[in-house]
Amino acid sequence: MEIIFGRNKKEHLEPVRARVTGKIPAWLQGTLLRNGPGMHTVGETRYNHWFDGLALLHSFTIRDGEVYYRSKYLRSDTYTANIEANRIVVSEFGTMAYPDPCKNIFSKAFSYLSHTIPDFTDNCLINIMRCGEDFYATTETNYIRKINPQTLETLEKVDYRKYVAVNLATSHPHYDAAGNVLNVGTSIVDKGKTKYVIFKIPATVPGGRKEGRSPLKDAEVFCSIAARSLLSPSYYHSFGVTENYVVFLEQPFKLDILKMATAYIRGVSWASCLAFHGEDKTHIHIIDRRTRKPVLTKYHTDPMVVFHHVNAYEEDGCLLFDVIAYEDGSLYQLFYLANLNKDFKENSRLTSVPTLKRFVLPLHVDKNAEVGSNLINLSSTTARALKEKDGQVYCQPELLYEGLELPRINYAHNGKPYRYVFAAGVQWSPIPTKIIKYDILTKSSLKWGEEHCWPAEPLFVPTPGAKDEDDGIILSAIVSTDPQKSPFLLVLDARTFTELARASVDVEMHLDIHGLFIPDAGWDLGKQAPSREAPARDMQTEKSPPTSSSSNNGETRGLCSSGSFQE
Ligand SMILES: CC1=C(/C=C/C(C)=C/C=C/C(C)=C/C=O)C(C)(C)CCC1
Ligand SMILES: [Fe+2]
Repeated sequence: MEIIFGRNKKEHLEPVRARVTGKIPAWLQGTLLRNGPGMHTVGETRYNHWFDGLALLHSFTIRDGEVYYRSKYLRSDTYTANIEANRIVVSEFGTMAYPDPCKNIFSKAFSYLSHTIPDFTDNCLINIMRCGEDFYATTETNYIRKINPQTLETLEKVDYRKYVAVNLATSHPHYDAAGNVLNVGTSIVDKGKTKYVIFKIPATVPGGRKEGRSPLKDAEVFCSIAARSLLSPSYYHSFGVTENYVVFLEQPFKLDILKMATAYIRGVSWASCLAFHGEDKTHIHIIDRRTRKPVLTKYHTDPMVVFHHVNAYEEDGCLLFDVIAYEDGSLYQLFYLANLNKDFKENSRLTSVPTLKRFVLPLHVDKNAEVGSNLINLSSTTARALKEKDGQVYCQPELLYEGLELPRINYAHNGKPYRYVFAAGVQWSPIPTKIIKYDILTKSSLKWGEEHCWPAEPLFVPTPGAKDEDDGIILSAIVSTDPQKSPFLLVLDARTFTELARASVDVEMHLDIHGLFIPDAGWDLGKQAPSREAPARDMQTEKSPPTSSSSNNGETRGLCSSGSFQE
């Protein structure tokens, strides 16, 4: 796995034409834009964890049956500071960085103190978010970076905290039909409270958006939920929506805020401040989108860890939601580069298999229902919800499918009844070896896989005017561990899972995490990024000059005076 996880990947700023075999449907015109870690060492220093790697954006532009590939490192402040210093100077999820080797005991103490109020990284490596006409690279901190989806150029750094009081936010927002964004973030010990904040970013504003005005300026808090504990809020990676409700899981996988505040001084990473509490329940919060208030019924289930919600919808007075669930929080442990690069087969064995589970919640609990009775009466599922003594509801999920992650759906069905889950198939390791189509109705599945091939998250693109949910294609970027085989963009018929085409690119491609498809806007492929950005360089040996937006004087972030982390 050294090829995939060990080496830093080069940028390809000029479009590289791919070798297409098979036939890409004529209607498929647009750009698949994806994000993921591409650089794992800077100078002599190396990151510990795969989620630490510097964000490398890449895109596949599909035009008239041809595919053009490009890639570019996100010029985050983090990237620039690291490249300038020729070593890692900004802390990431699994790596705590020490920017200025402290000269004496006083400056040492000062440096430690300033880190008790951490300012997180803007290395936005997880996903791409669309806000109206704007695109942002995202991670889970308070920073997002605007990008040019065509040239992959990095634009403004946006601090969520300027607009909504959140220190963390998911990289999996939801979109309504008008393109408005709904997301969840955590506000940590702000005015004596820790809350989960659901916020909305409108795609458009009355009178139109003024040039250069951030859509975030019009962000509003939709609802907030008090965390059960001030100093140990839940960690979460996504959430669910139906037409009328938001589903938020307060799971026993928690961030320890005191540990975070002392992490720098103790020389440990943010990752070490995350822990699974198997003795706790998972609390299921349901927010009514019409009243913007949590529903009064208290729902809970057994301890579990969920990273990805698949979909949710309402049926016959019930709320159904599907998630990929784990029995514990061990998943992130498997992504330490030491595990991935050495004895991969032994070190990255899943101890808890990611399982597609369906939960069904009664939206109205009959006061007269007997304690212990099952409140779910849907013929389509075996999921149960049991009434408890105190009026609470204990939910027992239906187990649908074992061994899948990175789920995607036909997004036209988001929040609505749906039938198909497209996902990456994982067997013994968290790195996918297959692409799966799971049919919830027939409980059957279709698979695509090839020797030495490691697929990325499969993305569904509907055929224009499609009526059937699976009328469309699946796109996935495939990397290979066979040096003879180039990476390729795979195009599958989403109905039959037969290969329609593959577009091989002679580059060393990184394994990415998430992304989106932008239907064609008729971009000029030859257009280059404005020259204020640094040209492509060999990342190992050369330094790039800073971008205009990155004047942090070699000082690091990790030290900010904003008070929302303070107690
Ligand atoms: C830097 C940082 C964080 C980063 C988390 C990351 C980078 C998570 C990535 C998750 C992925 C890629 C999941 C895929 O399913 C935290 C813990 C939120 C909080 C502290 C600062
Ligand atoms: Fe994710």
